[in-house]
Amino acid sequence: MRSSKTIHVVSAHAEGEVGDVIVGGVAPPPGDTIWEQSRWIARDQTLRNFVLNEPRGGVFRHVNLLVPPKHPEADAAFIIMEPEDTPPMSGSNSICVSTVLLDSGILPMQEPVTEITLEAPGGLVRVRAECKDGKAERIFVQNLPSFAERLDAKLEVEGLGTLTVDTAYGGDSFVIVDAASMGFALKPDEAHDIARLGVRITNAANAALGFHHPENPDWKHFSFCLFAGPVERTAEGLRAGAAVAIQPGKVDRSPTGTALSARMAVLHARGQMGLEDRLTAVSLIGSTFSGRILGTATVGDRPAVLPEISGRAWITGTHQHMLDPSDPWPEGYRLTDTWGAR
Ligand SMILES: O=C(O)[C@H]1NCC[C@@H]1O
Repeated sequence: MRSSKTIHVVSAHAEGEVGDVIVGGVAPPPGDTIWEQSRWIARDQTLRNFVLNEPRGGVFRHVNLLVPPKHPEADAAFIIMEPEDTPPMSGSNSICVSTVLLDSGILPMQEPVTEITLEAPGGLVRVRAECKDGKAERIFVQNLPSFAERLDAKLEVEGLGTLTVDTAYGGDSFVIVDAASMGFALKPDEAHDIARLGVRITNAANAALGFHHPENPDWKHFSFCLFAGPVERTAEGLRAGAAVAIQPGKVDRSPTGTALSARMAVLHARGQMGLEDRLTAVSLIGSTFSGRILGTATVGDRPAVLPEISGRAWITGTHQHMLDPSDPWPEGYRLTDTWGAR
């Protein structure tokens, strides 16, 4: 056996969505901040291609690189690599990273509750983990300040006509459509159509509306389209289906923590959710993230909420990715049969 690199990975999923964690074998990228380091990873593409492309990756894989934190309050830092983006924050990935850090012993676990601070590219996130018998059973993440950007905006999508959409930020950027008015009941057999339509809607929103983050001028596109189900009031609180189309055309298996945060910001802006409410988002596979609003804030001149999301993750294995120097595809490959819903 010979290899010009050896990358150590602990694989995990959060409520169905894969979020692998690189725990060794990669030197920290250059940059004075985690954001700058994440921009370097996004520009360079070498690591992204190696772990996300076939034969090591695939369109369903997200991979997180652990790096030494820059902020004095942070216990660990991570750079998120998604199929097409290297985003400021991610709900499912932060839950996978927290679980791997605690369940594999990289950070010490205290039962019944461990509190850690993670540094995501978009900023600090506080994490509370409910732990039992050496397992982080539920992860609560205080996500980045989240805000509604546009409410009831008109968006022309070729072949679909004029849609009424909301746009919002929940650690990543969303165009939000009403699932029912698009004809979706948010059932598993709709996944392909949701992926396909969602990418068209996201692309149309990028062309016609554009996204603006008041404090992060680098993040100026919509990453995702959320198909938002109707909000029902149950004995346990608010509950709504959620399906998020991710570029280049797949549906998040988890209920998407950034989408839940964005949706809570929109519901709060509309006066439909308060600090006393809980919102449970349900994914196409029936998994759930639970959310609440801890307080309010501002992002630049925009009113924002401070969201908390919670969910569960499980480790699925370990891998050592290697590169034989004679492999003709050192950065792997992707083909449109799987890379992009058509
Ligand atoms: O939970 C989330 O926020 C994420 N899941 C995959 C894509 C998003 O970053």
